[in-house]
Order: sequence, then C-alpha cells, then structure tokens
Amino acid sequence: MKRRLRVALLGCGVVGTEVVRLLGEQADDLAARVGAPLELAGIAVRRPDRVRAGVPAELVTTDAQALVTRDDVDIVIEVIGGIEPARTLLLEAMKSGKSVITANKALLAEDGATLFAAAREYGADLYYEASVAGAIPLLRPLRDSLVGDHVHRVLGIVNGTTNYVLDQMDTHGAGFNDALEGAQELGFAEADPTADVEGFDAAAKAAILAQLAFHTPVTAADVHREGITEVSPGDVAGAKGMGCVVKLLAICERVPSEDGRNGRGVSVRVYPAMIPRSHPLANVRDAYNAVFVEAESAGSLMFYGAGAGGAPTASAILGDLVAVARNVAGGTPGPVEVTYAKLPVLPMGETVTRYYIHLDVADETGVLATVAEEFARHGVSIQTVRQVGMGEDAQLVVVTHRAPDAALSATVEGLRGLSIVREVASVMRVEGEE
Ligand SMILES: NC(=O)C1=CN([C@@H]2O[C@H](COP(=O)(O)OP(=O)(O)OC[C@H]3O[C@@H](n4cnc5c(N)ncnc54)[C@H](O)[C@@H]3O)[C@@H](O)[C@H]2O)C=CC1
Ligand SMILES: N[C@@H](CC=O)C(=O)O
Ligand code: NA
Repeated sequence: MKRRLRVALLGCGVVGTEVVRLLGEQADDLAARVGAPLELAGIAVRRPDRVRAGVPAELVTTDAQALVTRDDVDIVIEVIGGIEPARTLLLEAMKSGKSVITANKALLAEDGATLFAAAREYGADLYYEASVAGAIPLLRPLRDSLVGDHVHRVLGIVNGTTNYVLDQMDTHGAGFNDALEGAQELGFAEADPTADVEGFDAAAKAAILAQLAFHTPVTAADVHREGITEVSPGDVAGAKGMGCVVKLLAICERVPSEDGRNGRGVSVRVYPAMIPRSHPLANVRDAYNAVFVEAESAGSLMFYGAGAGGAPTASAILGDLVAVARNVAGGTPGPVEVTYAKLPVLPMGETVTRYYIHLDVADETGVLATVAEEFARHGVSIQTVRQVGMGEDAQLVVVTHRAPDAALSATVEGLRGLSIVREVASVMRVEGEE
C-alpha cells in the first residue's frame, strides 16, 4: 500500500452527502482498487449548523479557501455548483498542486478553457464524468475509448428533470407544475429549476459533449437553446397523434464539408422535439438519460442510465476519484482535453431539421393550395399533410422534409401572416429517421 491520499470535499448537498456515505462504506474496496487508502480531510459547507446524517462533524468547515490549499490535501472534489466560488476554488486547488474532480457542468460549459489551461499548467488532473448524464459512463468513453475514432453525431436526453416532466405529461396527462414538483422532491432538479426547464442545464452538457466529441472549443453561449416551458398538452397530444413523443434533445453534429471528412463546422443545439415512438430514445422514461454516439468506425453506440440523483452522481464521482487517485499515487497525470480542431459552431439557421406545424385554418376553398404555396416560397418541401376536423374546426397538420432551420422559421412567420390561417397552434421540430 502506498501513502494515504487525503480528499477535500466542497459542498455537502444532494450529491456531496452521498459521496461522504460511499467513501465511508466502501473505504476498504476503494483502498484496494487504488493501492492506497483514501481519507476525507475536510468538508466545506455553507451552513455548518445543519444536521447531515453520516457526515463527521469534526471534518466540517466553512473555510473552503483554506481547505483547498492545505498541505495535507491531495485531491479536491467540488459539488457546490454555479460559477463562483467554485471556479476560484478549483483554480486555487490546482495551483496548490491538487488534482480535482467536479460535477459542475455550468462552470465547465462557461469557462472550461480556464480550468483546462490550469490543469495543463500545474500538471493536475481535472475529471468531470458526473457533469454530463450523472452515473452514465460517457465522458471518459468519449475522451479515452473513442479518441481514435471520428465522431459524427451525439444525440441524447441529458436532463433528468425535463425528461421526468415530459414523461409525466405524456403518460399520465400531468400538468407541467405538478410534474416539476415531483422532480424537485426526487432531488433531480437544479437548485434553481429554471436551469432545467429552460434548457440551460442540457445546453451546458451539450457544450461539454460537443467539445469532447469534436475536439473543438464549445461554450454554453454557442449552443442554440430552447426549453420545455412552452410545451403544451396540445403539443404532447399532437405528438401522440403522429405516433411520436416529445423529448428535450441535445444534439451535437459535425456538418460535413465538400470533401465529407473534416466538417464545415459543428451544430450544437437543445430543444424539445418529436421523435417516433419506435425510436430507442422514445422509451427513455422518468428521469433516465440516454445518449447515442455515432462514430465513423465504431458505428452507433448507446449509453443509458441514471442521469441525476445523489447516489448515481456520487458513483461517477467515485469512479473519477479512483482514476485520479491512481494517477496521483503513480505520479502520472491523466490526459487533458485538446481542442486542436477549432471547427466553427454554425448558426442555428444553417442547421437542417424537420418541422411539425399544426394550423387552425379558415373553412375556405383553396386553403390547402395557399398553405402549400407558402412552404414552396421558402423552398421547404412538405412530406405529409393531414386534415383534422371539418368546416369551422378544420385544422391542418403538416410535416416537412429536412430544410435549413432559417427557411422553416421564415415559413412559419409567413403562415402567421396569412388571413386564412387563424392560428399556428403548434410548431415543433421532428428528429429521428425521416
Ligand atoms: N443533483 C443531481 O442529480 C446532479 C447534480 N450535479 C451537479 O452537482 C453539483 C451539486 O449538486 P447538488 O448536490 O444537487 O446541489 P445542492 O444544492 O444539493 O448542494 C450544493 C451544496 O453546496 C453548498 N454550498 C454553496 N456554496 C458553498 C460554499 N461557498 N462553500 C461550501 N458549500 C457551499 C450548498 O449549501 C449546498 O448544500 C452541481 O454542480 C450540480 O449541477 C450533477 C449531476 C447530477
Ligand atoms: N438537474 C439535472 C441533474 C443532473 O445533471 C437533471 O435533471 O438532469
Ligand atoms: Na456521466
């Protein structure tokens, strides 16, 4: 056995308390796997008086800054969340020679470049498997196992809270607010659930995935983001009528160049979309996550499991901890991200997608021709059109072929301006096979 490695924990909320529990319960196994015992050196919290079952009171401190620079600390785990003070604490830790583990996707997606630069400069490990899709091993497979391949596309459900809400709306006809409260009670939601329902959390994860998959710098600000707050029971019912289900999808795609190899750029986006019920992502229920990776030589891979919750997230952190501890014990740091490809992130308007459009139309002759003309005017080809109801209740459900998003949204604007269109009742992108 090598010398004892000392671990500092920053934050002791939903995830942090589970890290403490597992570190205690699995101490012997972890020591055997690392080849050195792991020991908690301190736990930084904001409210020291709060009773936390299973958390040794003598280790608790409110001075996170002092903890991360202490000489007797080797590895720092950050599960506070948010940008500051998490960023400063991680940077201070690396500057003081510690390796770090974080679950903080918001910070990695906003300013990962600064953290990676510090890891490189100070020879520290920076591991963050828990930051995307919780327990699911996804980032290290992308970073290590698939690093010799050429990834074309990453498509997935990466936010448990919104998947739970949409699933409750789809299967039980639940209202949005009741479903969200359920997700909060189960500990999936972020401290401010706006981050979940407005798609910020999924956008941060999409940025992290795109950066790793395409070796290109991507931040949260580069990601086209739409949340689920506008998804209505009508949209969910409309999807059902089409044999589809509504899911909040994160999509990272390499857009091919003329030679079809290196890519003209990347498209990174998050939005609610309809997918056919036959698609494997349609069967991802409750707060589960699932991610498809399509790579040139590997083909299609699917990763599925618990993307949120205290214990699943702590599992990913402990996996990182063992990997980092082995590196520290062996004196060899792990790999640091490289973003050599520097592909541009393309604007959403250039992304090719499909739309579902539900129109409430006037009971007049020539409605169909007028509507079709508007699509043609923007170069958008219609795949199917279906009339629902008759007379005053006439509605048209149109599904397009793939077209640039800018042309599709211009078509919708054009439809809104037509006198025979009483209302554009629902617009949603359609993903999955055409
Ligand atoms: N809960 C989940 O399912 C998942 C969470 N994550 C990420 O893990 C991190 C932690 O999430 P949770 O445990 O759910 O959040 P939480 O809100 O339950 O816990 C964070 C804790 O940090 C404490 N804190 C805040 N400022 C502090 C400071 N300056 N010093 C010390 N402690 C401070 C808070 O009082 C709170 O107890 C976040 O980055 C989150 O995005 C990642 C995957 C899943
Ligand atoms: N709030 C997130 C937690 C995990 O990242 C989610 O709901 O997925
Ligand atoms: Na993960």
